[in-house]
Amino acid sequence: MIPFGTRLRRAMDTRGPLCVGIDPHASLLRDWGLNDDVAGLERFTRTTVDALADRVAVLKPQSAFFERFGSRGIAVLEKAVADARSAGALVLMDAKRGDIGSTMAAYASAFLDEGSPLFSDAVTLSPYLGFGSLRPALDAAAASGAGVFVLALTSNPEGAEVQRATAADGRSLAQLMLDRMAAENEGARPLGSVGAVVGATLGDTGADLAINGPLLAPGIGAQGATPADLPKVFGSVVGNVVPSVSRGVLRHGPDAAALREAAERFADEVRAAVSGSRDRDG
Ligand SMILES: O=c1ccn([C@@H]2O[C@H](COP(=O)(O)O)[C@@H](O)[C@H]2O)c(=O)[nH]1
Repeated sequence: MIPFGTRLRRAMDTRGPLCVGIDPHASLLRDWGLNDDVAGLERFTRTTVDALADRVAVLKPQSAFFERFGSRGIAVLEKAVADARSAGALVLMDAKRGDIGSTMAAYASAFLDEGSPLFSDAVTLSPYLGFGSLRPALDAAAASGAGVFVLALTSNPEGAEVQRATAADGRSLAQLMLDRMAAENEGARPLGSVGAVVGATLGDTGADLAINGPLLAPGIGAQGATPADLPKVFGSVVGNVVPSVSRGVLRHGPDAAALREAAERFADEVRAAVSGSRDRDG
């Protein structure tokens, strides 16, 4: 079993680091000429997976947009996960789960047990019930070769009031979480399987992001960040960044070629930003 961090590094090296989010907003369904119903959801999701799963490193379905259709929406999500994985993309389930440990074990079983219909290569988690409450998910991920991405500094402006608050020892809560992630990833090569979520919208965070794990950077496109912002946010660890775009790509659908071109444009901009910062830093 190859750990998620190793598989992700390989995918980033061969396909480029871009993650495209599958976020079937009602407004996007309408723009694509689809109804805001399960048939529209199914068509939107299938088109996106067919267009992109054979080329981008990571596809990130946003669970909320599927959950809103109940069990039939979840069935669409299950098929998307299976189809995307069999076309070679890593699937990051954006579910942002976090709960007391005993309930966390059930979430871990849903997303990180290989036998589960929603088994994904990785899942997003919220650590704000305490990093330790994530232990069942960390253990389940390690057992199945999957990964987790833990919220640290989110792309939305409201996140700061919690994440920048000062813990008892003087660190910010976000830094406390990042340090716990670094401890989980200690010694892992080439990359640990415990990633952090750090918004591309944030500018210089002042945080130590050297967690020896991947850094998911949402906020590019519709939220206003661009690939050119990445070096400022991530500095010397920009090579571990998985930049994530949802609406910025999806608004070009439903034409598959246009979706691919949009993803390719973002990928080119990311390459230029990352290699430019390497040239500058030597
Ligand atoms: O800090 C975070 C964490 C997660 N997200 C999610 O990423 C996408 C962003 O969509 P865009 O259309 O590219 O704005 C969405 O699913 C969010 O829930 C985030 O934006 N920020």
